[in-house]
Amino acid sequence: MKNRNEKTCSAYLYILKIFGNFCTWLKESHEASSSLERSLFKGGKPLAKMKTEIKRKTRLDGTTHHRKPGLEQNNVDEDYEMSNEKPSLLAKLYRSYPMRRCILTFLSLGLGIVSLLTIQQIFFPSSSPVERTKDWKGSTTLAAEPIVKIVETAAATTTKNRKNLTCKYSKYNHPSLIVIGEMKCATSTLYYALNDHDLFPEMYGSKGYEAQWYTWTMKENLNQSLKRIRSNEFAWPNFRKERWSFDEASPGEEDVYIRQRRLKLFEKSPPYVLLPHLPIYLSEEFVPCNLKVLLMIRHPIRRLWSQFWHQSEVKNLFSQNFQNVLRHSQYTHRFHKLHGALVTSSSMSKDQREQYIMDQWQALMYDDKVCCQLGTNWGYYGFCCQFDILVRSCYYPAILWWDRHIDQPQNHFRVLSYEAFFRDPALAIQRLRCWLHDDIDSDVANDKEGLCKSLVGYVPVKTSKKHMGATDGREIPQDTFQILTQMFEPCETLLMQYLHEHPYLILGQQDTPEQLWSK
Ligand SMILES: Nc1ncnc2c1ncn2[C@@H]1O[C@H](COP(=O)(O)OS(=O)(=O)O)[C@@H](OP(=O)(O)O)[C@H]1O
Repeated sequence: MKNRNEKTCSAYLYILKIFGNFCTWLKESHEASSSLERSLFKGGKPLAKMKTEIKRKTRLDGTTHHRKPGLEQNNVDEDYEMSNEKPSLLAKLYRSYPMRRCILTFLSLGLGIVSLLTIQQIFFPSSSPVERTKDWKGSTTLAAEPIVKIVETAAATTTKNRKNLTCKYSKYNHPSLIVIGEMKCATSTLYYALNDHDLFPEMYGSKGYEAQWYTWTMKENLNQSLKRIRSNEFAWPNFRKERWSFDEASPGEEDVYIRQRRLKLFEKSPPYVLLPHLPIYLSEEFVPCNLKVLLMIRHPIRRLWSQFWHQSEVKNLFSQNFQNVLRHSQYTHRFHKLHGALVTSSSMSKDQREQYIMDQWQALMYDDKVCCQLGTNWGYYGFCCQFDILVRSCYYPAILWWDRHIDQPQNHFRVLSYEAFFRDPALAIQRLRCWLHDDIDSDVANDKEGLCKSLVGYVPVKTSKKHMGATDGREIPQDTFQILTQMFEPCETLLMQYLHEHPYLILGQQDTPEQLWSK
């Protein structure tokens, strides 16, 4: 049995053989036609010899021979017969249809180019935009998708225009905070806390508890979405109209209502963290509009355990048990790619390593072809880690990406752990209030200091919705926990290291990175 490469090689050789035969055939017909041409116009003999013969004939006859047209042709045929050269079919064609000459030349050129390209394919295999190795275990790299190029181009354009920006929208008609994730890290509880006007007098959440405005931009395909994004279809005013409702405001008066009450609009949508283009798209808004981004995280294994139950029982996505799901190639494949990238990068310099990890993460986020059936079935495109319980628990690349793409992240980006939130909810809310209100204008009546003062006795309400407590008290088996801990080690080490280097990221800044997961 020939393998695929052998088959491809024999196909190429066959094409080359055909091309060789064609060249020989062309050469022969050219020679035949040249001799025919000589016969036609010079009687198959040198011109001087022909002239001498004519002169000789004239002398013998004593007359000047005026030939009629066509007579030469007869002589030529005679001469041709004498030279024993028979015109080939091609030569005849050639004589009757000179256009054929051009067609044949073009054909041979075309065939030549095709052959050259195939030779190049054999000896210098192309670097196609998407290259994947079959053996994922050995592979640590994932080549960038063309989609990534689009995002980079978008980034280059926005960065160019980023200087001296002013907020395109009314300050009060512009969301002040987006909670970008992560799934199963108590983001819903945080949403309800933020929307509690006793805790956050100005904050005003989007209707429903997840706006998902940018998630749905991914529905058709990323290219299409980016076009729509660039055409401003997803701009804040449209977003506000679609996802915020104000019962007390009369129709058409919403803007005035928001401005008068100095409302700070916010929303939470956990899939946003998986959209690498989002901070790039929002890049003109972080500083001028004081847009803030909050990411909630949780102990990686407890988070993925919760997501497993969420997807098994709430979404009915898994019919298998936890171990089988972990073994399922759809998840291990991705995770190994990410894990491989983290391990490989350890030998690189800091800058190189960070760039490499961001490239790999970005490619993974847009790689909808490797193992993204679930995502695509659900109508997502180019956003394929939505149901990936493992990859979503490796926070380091995502934090690195967002931190690097948010303007002035010291002011506009924070991370809050689930554990820190529940360890001391009042303290977490106080820190959040203080951070969110650090831009309050001097003429605003709100008491900034008061908002930053300690808040006693706040207890987060646990909502009754099933998906908000999917594990339902079930504990992860100890041996599985240990295996997973080992798997997540490189990611965790890099995360801790990064948080040490960028202490502003931890909300409140008083906690050390090691305290993130302590209950
Ligand atoms: N008040 C309170 N106390 C303790 N635990 C709480 C609380 N509120 C939410 N949770 C837990 O947070 C998990 C749900 O997170 P999310 O709201 O982010 O889920 S979702 O992504 O919106 O589906 C989910 O975790 P699991 O129970 O492990 O599944 C919830 O139980």
